[in-house]
Amino acid sequence: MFGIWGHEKAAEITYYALHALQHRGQDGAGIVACGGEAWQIHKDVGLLNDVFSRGELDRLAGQNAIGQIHYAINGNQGFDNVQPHLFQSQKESMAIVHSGNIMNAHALRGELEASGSIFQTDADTELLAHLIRRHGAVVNEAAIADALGKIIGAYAFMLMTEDCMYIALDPQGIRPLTIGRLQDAYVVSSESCAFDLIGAQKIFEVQPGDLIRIDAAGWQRKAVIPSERQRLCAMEYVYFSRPDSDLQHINVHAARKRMGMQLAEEAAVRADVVTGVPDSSISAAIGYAEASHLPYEIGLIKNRYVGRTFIKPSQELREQGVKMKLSPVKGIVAGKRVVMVDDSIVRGTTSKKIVRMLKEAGAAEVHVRIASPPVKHPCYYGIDMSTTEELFAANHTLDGMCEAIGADSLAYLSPEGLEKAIIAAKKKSR
Ligand SMILES: O=P(O)(O)OC[C@H]1O[C@H](OP(=O)(O)OP(=O)(O)O)[C@H](O)[C@@H]1O
Ligand SMILES: NC(=O)CC[C@H](N)C(=O)O
Ligand SMILES: [Mg+2]
Repeated sequence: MFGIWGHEKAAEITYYALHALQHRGQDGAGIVACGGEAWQIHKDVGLLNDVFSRGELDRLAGQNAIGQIHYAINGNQGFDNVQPHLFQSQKESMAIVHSGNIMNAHALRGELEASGSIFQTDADTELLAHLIRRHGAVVNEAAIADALGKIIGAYAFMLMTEDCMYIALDPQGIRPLTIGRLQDAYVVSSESCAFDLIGAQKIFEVQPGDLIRIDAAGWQRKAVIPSERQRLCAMEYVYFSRPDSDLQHINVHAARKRMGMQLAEEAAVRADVVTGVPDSSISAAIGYAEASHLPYEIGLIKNRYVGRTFIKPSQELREQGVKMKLSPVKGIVAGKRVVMVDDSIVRGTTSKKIVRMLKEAGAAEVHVRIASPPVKHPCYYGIDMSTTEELFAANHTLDGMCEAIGADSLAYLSPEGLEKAIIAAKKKSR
């Protein structure tokens, strides 16, 4: 998600910034802009470029805007759930974008419906608007703080009214959120790579429990929810974020490279070449190759016109996606003992297919090395893996997984190794 306060090209800049955030979702995109009392919104299902044309951007007038790339989780696909959500009313309108997942959404919705609320979407995000409105027609810190106090789960929220923008992060700071400056305007982004694209300077990362207000006078921080120790999602480092982003002053590429180096220490194997699985494991594969003194090769290529597989909303689309996306480079892998480094195995969709591809291309051996620990438990914090049944490592032993993907050996990075790799990268990149 991205927001900008106080720039004459607010919608256009939001569009460029969302481009840099496309990897965070592929199910929809939207921008709402506001100037004075006038609100304009455009959103639809699909990739950002399919949703927006020049004409739509020109129509989104106003000096303030928020936008979102939609990643459908818990099956909430479809137009209605694409953000931003705009709530217009006589006294004060508001637009909301949200990254994360509200775990007590079902219970809260039940209570609100019992007392008269009528919801327009399946999205948990809409709850925030209803909870705030319980306080009256005007949005203020007290109303937001009270609403946030009822929400359990992961949330990075941006909320825009005619007068100001509010930014809130959950007490554990599970999803990343950064504030920066672009000339006289303030900008807010899930990841710092969007700032680099638009030429903005990062000011600070939003802290757990923060509620920040941005308006014509500047920004003000109010810690409204008791914060806990920050627990930024490790999957942000492993898979989700872009390698050129920094999270908590840690460059994502540097962290991933360290994960690969650590993995080489923990799970060495006699081999001829190391290959990554484009895109997300390239950094870890480079680290593995460097630490094990093996050549790094491009043993798999990715069709650049096919998006990410894991974040697709159905298993059928994910299976189809892997086949269309990755192909082995026969000249590189034929007759070789290949170490294939991937960043993660979640459902096993990717590894099941590509080990076979490499073998069919003539690889003598395929050793799979995973630069993060086995995913054995579901996630309720904004990544679409909410059932134990769908998780490969929850339903197989290590040997069982190795056999099911057809590899000659399989090893994962240890949880301690993952932590060490991230923290070591922090020291290095400072
Ligand atoms: O075990 P699975 O359920 O297949 O999930 C894990 C795989 O999915 C992701 O890749 P994805 O294709 O989404 O994106 P990428 O191009 O960024 O690697 C991840 O990088 C793994 O390769
Ligand atoms: N991708 C996400 O972070 C999901 C945001 C929000 N919970 C939704 O369902 O739309
Ligand atoms: Mg991948």
